[in-house]
Amino acid sequence: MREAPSPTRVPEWVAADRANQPVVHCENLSRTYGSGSRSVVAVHDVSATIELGARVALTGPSGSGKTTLLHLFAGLDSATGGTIHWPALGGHPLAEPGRVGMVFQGPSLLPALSVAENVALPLQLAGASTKTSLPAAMESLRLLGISGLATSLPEQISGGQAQRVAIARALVSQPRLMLADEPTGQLDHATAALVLDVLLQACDALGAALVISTHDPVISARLEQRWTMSDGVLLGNSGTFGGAQ
Ligand SMILES: Nc1ncnc2c1ncn2[C@@H]1O[C@H](COP(=O)(O)OP(=O)(O)OP(=O)(O)O)[C@@H](O)[C@H]1O
Repeated sequence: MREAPSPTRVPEWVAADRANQPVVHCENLSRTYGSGSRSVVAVHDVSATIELGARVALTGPSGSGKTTLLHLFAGLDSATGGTIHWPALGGHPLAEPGRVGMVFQGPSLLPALSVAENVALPLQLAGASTKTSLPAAMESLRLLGISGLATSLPEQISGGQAQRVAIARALVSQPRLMLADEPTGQLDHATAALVLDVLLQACDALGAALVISTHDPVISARLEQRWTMSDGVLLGNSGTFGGAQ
């Protein structure tokens, strides 16, 4: 029988931090790969603000720039044009490690580490001890309904389970900006709905912004804002995408 996800506890610092602060703000953001005649403009002239509490679905055809934009929002990639900053994160994600949670497209677990160790990793990289990071990892696995996988190695679990572990890892440090690149692409409809429930519930409790890239209309219909990318351009009026708090 499927293990039911448990309700998220609201951390104490959240209540004081619920204002509609911009978590990421960019102006005329661009990312071009390569140079000269072989260059590819993956993101072109994107201006937008995402506030704490926002719920955004990022849609668009394959190759339209969704992954590139998410990586720019995460601070994992550098823009080749325009500006980006993270007002609610001390200016840049690295100023407060762990305040951005990222679920990558495709497998991203370290094969030599157990599921629980993979989930604890972001906390340990930010300086937490095993004594505090492993219980937090277990709590995060419990939220996703997969605490029974804690001691498994990535090679022993299914692709869908691995995706849920990746989501548990992204939630473990209680991010204020949660970015998920097609997090439900490998999941059946029931599991996809459950995973989205957990993401929404966790981001509600954390007061975090959530941006999900998805090709699934059922997923995007459940988010308040829908952005569409086409050839690197964010269609419609760029602007503020905030949470209703
Ligand atoms: N590292 C890279 N080097 C060169 N070109 C790249 C690189 N990463 C992405 N691109 C190109 O940038 C464009 C946007 O790619 P991106 O992965 O952001 O699109 P996407 O909308 O996320 O696609 P998908 O839905 O298939 O994941 C594509 O033309 C892609 O080939």
